[in-house]
Amino acid sequence: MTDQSTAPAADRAARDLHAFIAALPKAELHVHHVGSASPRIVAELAARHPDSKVPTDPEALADYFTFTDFAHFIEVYLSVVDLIRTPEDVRLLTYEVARELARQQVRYAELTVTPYSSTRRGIDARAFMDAIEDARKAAEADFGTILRWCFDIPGEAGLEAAEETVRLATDDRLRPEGLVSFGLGGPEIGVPRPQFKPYFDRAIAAGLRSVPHAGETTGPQTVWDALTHLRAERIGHGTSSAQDPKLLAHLAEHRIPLEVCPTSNIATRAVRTLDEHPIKEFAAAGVLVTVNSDDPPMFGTDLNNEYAVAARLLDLDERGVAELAKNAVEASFLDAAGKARLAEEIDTYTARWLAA
Ligand SMILES: O=C(O)c1cccc(C(=O)CC[C@H]2O[C@@H](n3cnc4c(=O)[nH]cnc43)[C@H](O)[C@@H]2O)c1
Ligand SMILES: [Zn+2]
Repeated sequence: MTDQSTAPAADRAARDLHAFIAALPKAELHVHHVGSASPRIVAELAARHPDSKVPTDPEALADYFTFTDFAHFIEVYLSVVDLIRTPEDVRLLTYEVARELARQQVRYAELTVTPYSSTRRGIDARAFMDAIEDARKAAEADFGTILRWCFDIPGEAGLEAAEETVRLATDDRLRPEGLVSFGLGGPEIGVPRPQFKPYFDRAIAAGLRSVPHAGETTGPQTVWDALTHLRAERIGHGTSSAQDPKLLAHLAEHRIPLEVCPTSNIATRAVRTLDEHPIKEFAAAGVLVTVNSDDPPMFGTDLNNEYAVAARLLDLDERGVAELAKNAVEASFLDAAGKARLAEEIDTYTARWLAA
């Protein structure tokens, strides 16, 4: 172990920044429900359903979660989806994901849930909604973390999936209280965004906010399509926006945030290395950048690590990291009072840290 007193100042500063990030109150805007299943949760679900091919040993699981490309990632992702077979599985996963978010001082999270994947595997829609809502309320009471839902269409599953997702999101008898937004996930290649316009129109008419993935694995035109056809209010990833200066200017001018997930982009090989990640270009263009974890255990990361990565790439100190955390509050779908409370908590924490 390195002696603290002789460690170079830069190492000490990095350690201090990590400690600052770990206890910083945060909001997470782009994190997937199934993609957040920790090795412990995967092991517990696999023990419930021993016919699954998902390994439970942590070392084998780390290998299993090494992806050759985005298509391979989705294949593995769906094998974990197959572990979630009962409303009790859904409740366990949701509650444990909230516990992990709380451990990282996440006060507010918009969790992307794909109800179609569960209902088509035979889970009753009413029981699914009850399970996530029960876990949401218990998590808020037990951990103090507020969860909200984004229901996303798994785009590759086509218009049948879109129809089912919008039905579940807008039927007054089913729609959960915690639902705030409507998304679109899965592969982008061969899945044009404009075809989903009627479904987003219905979700938006029902009061949901539009947050599709776009520009993760395809070019900037997909982001334009998400803005134009799906009326996106935030963009999931938006990585390829960096290739189009006009698009960057548009995102900056209209304060359309990007949900940036740096490690995810490396793990799925959408970007070659962290040093080549376009987060710097986004910030330089004045785009509202938020930092998120996407599918943290699958990508060997967590939100705290994503903040540390962003701090390094953007050369941020504690104040800069606090501003990044406040970007997520601003870009969130919290109400004005909730935003003010969380921003104030971040400011108070930062002032105390810097005064200590
Ligand atoms: O559930 C099914 O039966 C099914 C059938 C066909 C296709 C699909 C999907 O494509 C599911 C994709 C699933 O992936 C989630 N996800 C997680 N992380 C990401 C990401 O970084 N980029 C895009 N999608 C992601 C997404 O929520 C979808 O549910 C499913
Ligand atoms: Zn995602």
